[in-house]
Amino acid sequence: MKQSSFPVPFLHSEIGRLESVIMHRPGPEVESVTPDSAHEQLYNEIIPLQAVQSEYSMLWNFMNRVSNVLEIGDLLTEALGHSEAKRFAIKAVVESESLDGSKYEEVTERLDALSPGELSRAMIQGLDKSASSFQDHLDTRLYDLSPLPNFYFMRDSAMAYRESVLVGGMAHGVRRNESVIQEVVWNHLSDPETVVYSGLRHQRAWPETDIRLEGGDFLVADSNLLIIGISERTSPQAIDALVRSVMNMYEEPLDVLAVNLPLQRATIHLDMIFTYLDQETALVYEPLVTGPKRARCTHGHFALGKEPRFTDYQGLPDALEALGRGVKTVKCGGDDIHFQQREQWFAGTNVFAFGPGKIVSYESNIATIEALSSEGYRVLPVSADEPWEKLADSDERLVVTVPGIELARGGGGLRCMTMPVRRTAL
Ligand SMILES: NC(=[NH2+])NCCC[C@H](N)C(=O)O
Repeated sequence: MKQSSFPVPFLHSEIGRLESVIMHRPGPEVESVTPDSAHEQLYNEIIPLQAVQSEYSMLWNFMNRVSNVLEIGDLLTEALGHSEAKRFAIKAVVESESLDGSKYEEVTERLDALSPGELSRAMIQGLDKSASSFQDHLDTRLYDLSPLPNFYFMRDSAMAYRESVLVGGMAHGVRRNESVIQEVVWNHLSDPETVVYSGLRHQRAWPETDIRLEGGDFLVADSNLLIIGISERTSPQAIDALVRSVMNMYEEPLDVLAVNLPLQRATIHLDMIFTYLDQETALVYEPLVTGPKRARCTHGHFALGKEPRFTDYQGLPDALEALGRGVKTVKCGGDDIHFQQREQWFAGTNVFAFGPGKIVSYESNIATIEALSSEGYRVLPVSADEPWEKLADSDERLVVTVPGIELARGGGGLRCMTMPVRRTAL
């Protein structure tokens, strides 16, 4: 059922003026991470909740000034008010836990007894283990339903594209239920045809096939040009399936540039080495984008009723050039390789554009901010008392800097934390 307050996706670029964005305030789920589990839970380090929340609220308040921000937990609560959504959600999340027979029943019943708001919280923050038997009591698991500490990286589990949404197929089990939540929200709050592709559904239908797709690898250069990372998180099979769905839906030619990322922690997603600042300029991690060891890129051209055509390029900039979409690059970390490496690790490339030439960046990536400033960007700390609404609509190039030492320890940056749903056409 369509709700009037729920935004209809409209996204034809990475940089159009932001109208609506979905985000998630980090909550107690962050505290489920321990030194021993951090690696498996995809964190670089454990993070203190209060510190991360105070950093995050600076970002949230700013985003709220320049756009309409929606909290996914609230959307989930609203969706779970539909009994069909509740049934699907409980079944899907409990299935991800691999519980044995009686435990499965028990957890299902516990979740079923919750109100939509409580269930929404349990799906994000986890549900403590009940200890009603010897087996439970002695089990070292802490939760009957695992929390989602990576959910504040809202980018990865769903992607808006044109008038549609693509639900991610998460590469790691610890993030699987994030895409369950997206599926519940989009299927119950938006028009039924909005979800054009669901990685989650593919994964459930073909558990043996390697179908992984995360939003950090998905860039919308324009309506008919996608740039997608093939990475630790996204597989070629998923890209093929996505292309088929998009072609079916829009019946227009489509160009896809697939960038082959090295399978390493620092470059889990494409947006850790390449993000758009405006239509002609990109912020890049030089060694992997323009340097001698640049990531290879394959251009796939798809047209209805024709065989696809594939062309290989040495790197993404060459492929963009060949398409008449060449970009000028600004270097994350400036000219010094040492700072390039340090700031790339600190998600320096991972900035978020809230309009053309208007970005949000972590304040600690000083060399990157300097590089932007020499490109004519005015640097403004988020704490400044500025008329943000007006500035967002001005022609000025801006970099708004936010504190993020703790946020970054979760393994991502500003682009990772935002899921834009509507941007104005360029
Ligand atoms: N779009 C991104 N780069 N997201 C970063 C996600 C970080 C998260 N801890 C993970 O490893 O999955």
